[in-house]
Amino acid sequence: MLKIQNLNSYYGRSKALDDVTLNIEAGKITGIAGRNGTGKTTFLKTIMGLTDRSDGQLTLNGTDISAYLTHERARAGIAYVPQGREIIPDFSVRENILMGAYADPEKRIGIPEIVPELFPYLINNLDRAGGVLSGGQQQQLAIARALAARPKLLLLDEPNEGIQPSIVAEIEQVILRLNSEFGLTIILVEQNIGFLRRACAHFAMLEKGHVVEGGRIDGLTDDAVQSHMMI
Ligand SMILES: Nc1ncnc2c1ncn2[C@@H]1O[C@H](COP(=O)(O)OP(=O)(O)OP(=O)(O)O)[C@@H](O)[C@H]1O
Repeated sequence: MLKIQNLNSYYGRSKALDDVTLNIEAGKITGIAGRNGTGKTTFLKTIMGLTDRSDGQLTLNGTDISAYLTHERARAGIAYVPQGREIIPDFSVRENILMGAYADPEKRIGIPEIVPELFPYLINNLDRAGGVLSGGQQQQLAIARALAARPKLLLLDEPNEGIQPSIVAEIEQVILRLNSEFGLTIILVEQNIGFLRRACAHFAMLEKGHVVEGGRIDGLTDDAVQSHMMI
């Protein structure tokens, strides 16, 4: 679905992503792991066209999107749920969701059918301000906003970070359903190795912006986790 070839990304003069080549398979979840500051967020931002400068090739379902601007990548079917969620606090739940809909190439400015099914809380609280929601509810909202663009590929950056343990299982369930029931292809940045192993078909381990291990998830050994994730 997404072919990533020799991708580099820079902040000023420093290189944050170094020659990443990866094939993201359609209908599967690919996990991205690695220590803090190793380039996982930069990887997602570079796919979305949100970093200062990058080079290399991105091919989405046969179309070269390397030169596309962020909104063109969104229209091409890529949606991003950023770390920290970036909800607009003064906008209502409804308005936050509808913001995502502007990236739908068919301009369906509405709440997609999948949202009530996955997030009944949001549907029952459409007029509440986004800023008063709990961390877990805001994470639901960030995912709902991304879904309003009707994406084919969803980029999730540490969706369980800073969320109450009791809600983590719910968010994990949503991610699994998005993939298994709704067929979304997902790139998941995740530090929890247990969930990574349960959810993903493939993985890539980053170190200093470079892929140091990767492949099918059953090839993610305890040794690899020890060498590339433990401090
Ligand atoms: N806006 C920025 N300007 C300059 N350098 C940056 C910027 N954002 C990230 N970096 C640097 O790029 C490198 C990769 O950071 P990135 O946030 O992608 O890592 P990460 O693996 O997602 O980390 P974390 O697990 O802490 O979220 C780090 O050295 C970081 O300091």
